[in-house]
Amino acid sequence: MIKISNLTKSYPSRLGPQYVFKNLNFTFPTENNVAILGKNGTGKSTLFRMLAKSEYPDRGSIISNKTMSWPVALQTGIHPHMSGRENARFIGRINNVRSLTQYENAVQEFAEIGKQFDLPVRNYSSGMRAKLVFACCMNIDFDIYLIDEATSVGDPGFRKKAKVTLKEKAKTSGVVMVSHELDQIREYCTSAVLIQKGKLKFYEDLEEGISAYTEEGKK
Ligand SMILES: Nc1ncnc2c1ncn2[C@@H]1O[C@H](COP(=O)(O)OP(=O)(O)OP(=O)(O)O)[C@@H](O)[C@H]1O
Repeated sequence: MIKISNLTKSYPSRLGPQYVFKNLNFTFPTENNVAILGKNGTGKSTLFRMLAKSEYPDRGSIISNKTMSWPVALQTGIHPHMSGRENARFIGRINNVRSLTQYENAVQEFAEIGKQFDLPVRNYSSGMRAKLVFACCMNIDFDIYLIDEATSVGDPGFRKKAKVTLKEKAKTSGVVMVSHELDQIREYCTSAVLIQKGKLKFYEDLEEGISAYTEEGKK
């Protein structure tokens, strides 16, 4: 369970603070794989970043007893001057991975970036970097995986592997996903949270959530 209490989030602007959420209270069920739905600009990514603690609310809290991955497409936490191996080791360490050598090897094998695993990440292509981050994330057992554009990682071969891995994870762990691609959402999620005008509504049944979302789009 993820409990959001009295949460207010705004961004400064020339017109004064722009509020995305004001005094939001919501309990996010984590026993379901949940899609976050909403029109452009309703706050899906903002909520996602706050769940991942890569951004904080102005006031209020998000409390959870679950371990959560970082959003896979957000390549935060990767240090460009360190090699893929050093980054993997660092990520493993801060996520309390038991055997760092085993983890490092698993990441190396999964990421498929060859010898460059031992070279600085700053020289990687964007696809290689994305593959490294994805490999680091999938080789840690989180209770919940925060998934954005994850399955569009890398070349077609890697993408296929990413999809299969994520599907496996979705069977045993929770998934919270942000995507406008309804087909992708249907592949991984069973429920939905719809954001409308700063409020969140939970739909146990994914298709009901998608209907409410698409109906809203017609208005
Ligand atoms: N870093 C930022 N600085 C200022 N305003 C921001 C920032 N990030 C988001 N916003 C604003 O917060 C609101 C919510 O943005 P957010 O990106 O969370 O929406 P979204 O639902 O993910 O949109 P989309 O579907 O278009 O990706 C928007 O009005 C946006 O302009």
